[in-house]
Amino acid sequence: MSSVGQVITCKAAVAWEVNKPLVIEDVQVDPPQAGEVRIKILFTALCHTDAYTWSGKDPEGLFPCILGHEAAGIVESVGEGVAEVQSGDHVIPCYQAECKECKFCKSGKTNLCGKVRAATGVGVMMADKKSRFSINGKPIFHFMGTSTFSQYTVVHNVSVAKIAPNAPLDKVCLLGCGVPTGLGAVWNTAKVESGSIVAIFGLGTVGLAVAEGAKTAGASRVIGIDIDSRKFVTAQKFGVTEFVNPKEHDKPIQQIIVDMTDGGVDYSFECIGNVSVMRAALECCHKGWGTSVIVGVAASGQEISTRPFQLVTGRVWRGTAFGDFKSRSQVPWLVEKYMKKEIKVDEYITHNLNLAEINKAFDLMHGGDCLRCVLKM
Ligand SMILES: NC(=O)C1=CN([C@@H]2O[C@H](COP(=O)(O)OP(=O)(O)OC[C@H]3O[C@@H](n4cnc5c(N)ncnc54)[C@H](O)[C@@H]3O)[C@@H](O)[C@H]2O)C=CC1
Ligand SMILES: N[C@@H](CCC(=O)N[C@@H](CSC=O)C(=O)NCC(=O)O)C(=O)O
Ligand SMILES: [Zn+2]
Ligand SMILES: [Zn+2]
Repeated sequence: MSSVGQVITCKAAVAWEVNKPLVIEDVQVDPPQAGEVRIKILFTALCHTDAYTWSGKDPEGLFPCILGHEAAGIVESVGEGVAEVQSGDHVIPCYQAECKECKFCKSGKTNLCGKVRAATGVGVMMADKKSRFSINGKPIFHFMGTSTFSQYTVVHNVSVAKIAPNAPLDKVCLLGCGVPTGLGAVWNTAKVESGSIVAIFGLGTVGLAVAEGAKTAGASRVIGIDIDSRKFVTAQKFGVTEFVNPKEHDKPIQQIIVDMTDGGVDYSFECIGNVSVMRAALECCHKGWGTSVIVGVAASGQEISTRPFQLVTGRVWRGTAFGDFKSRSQVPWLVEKYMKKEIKVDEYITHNLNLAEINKAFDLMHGGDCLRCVLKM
């Protein structure tokens, strides 16, 4: 029997409370309303931002909720007026929407979209400001407009990228967040030129994708900085040419990098979410032109600081969301690049588990040996 127009009951990992283990529950998923798409999620990866919200540090965190935002699946059904995708299409849900109509989308200056952000920030859908998830009548909040830790999810039509049907969903799910963020931070946000010296703080998936982006942009030196020296072995495969562990030095890390580079780097990237490191990343940039890009997400209440003189003397401080990629337009292009072997994806996948093992997957993520763990739904 067709599920179109019906409530679907399926398995989902529910975050009932801050930091309490996720619970696999039978969740009711309502049919999509006008402008909405219901997706059968086949594979989802875990991103550190899921752990960040689960930890209670996200000012937008709401509980109970269904986390997850790096996934791939197949459209099960669409609501009234949805023309962008249809049942059977292979898709990647996009936490950063792209409506192509709002002030942001039309500005040509940003990949941020204003169409549904107010609703996704408070865990509901735009149409009626309600959730499509419930357990025996109790609503469960959405997360980042994606909620991919569920076998079925409902997203806005402006938050879904249609991709090539032959792309392996167990791999390209990673193109929903971490890998594009790192590549785009280099290609779109910083626009690193050939010959540049680059410093990357934090060599997790995002930092390694920055390294890959820097290598393809022709950077002459890519300096990786991490407090875990084991990271260097893997990082070399992604383009890191030199490694520094701040724990092995007495001087501030910015001074070490400035001394190594005749005055500082051309570009630096903070891929941790630590506001002290953000300062170091800015201050290791070359006077006159060095640009530092904040990629990491810092906890609620945290603030960045530096002497204004750092900016007066020409350093530039910037940030990036999803690597400044326009999601619906450019995620399919990234999938094509992966299919042509022009960008890495498989190399970031260190573990594969099932949805039922999601708590183990989070433990692995905190362990240091894991880049991305892909869950089969
Ligand atoms: N702006 C955006 O659009 C996005 C931001 N993010 C954020 O990017 C950050 C990185 O994500 P992942 O790579 O998945 O995280 P990760 O936890 O895998 O990597 C962080 C790395 O930083 C290292 N590290 C920790 N403290 C350090 C310190 N004080 N100095 C040097 N290295 C240190 C760790 O050893 C680890 O290798 C997170 O904050 C995440 O929330 C993730 C995706 C998109
Ligand atoms: N709710 C969080 C927002 C944290 C944040 O900056 N998120 C990134 C994506 S992180 C992905 O893994 C982002 O793109 N932000 C732009 C946006 O529109 O949310 C908080 O308030 O800290
Ligand atoms: Zn993410
Ligand atoms: Zn828009």
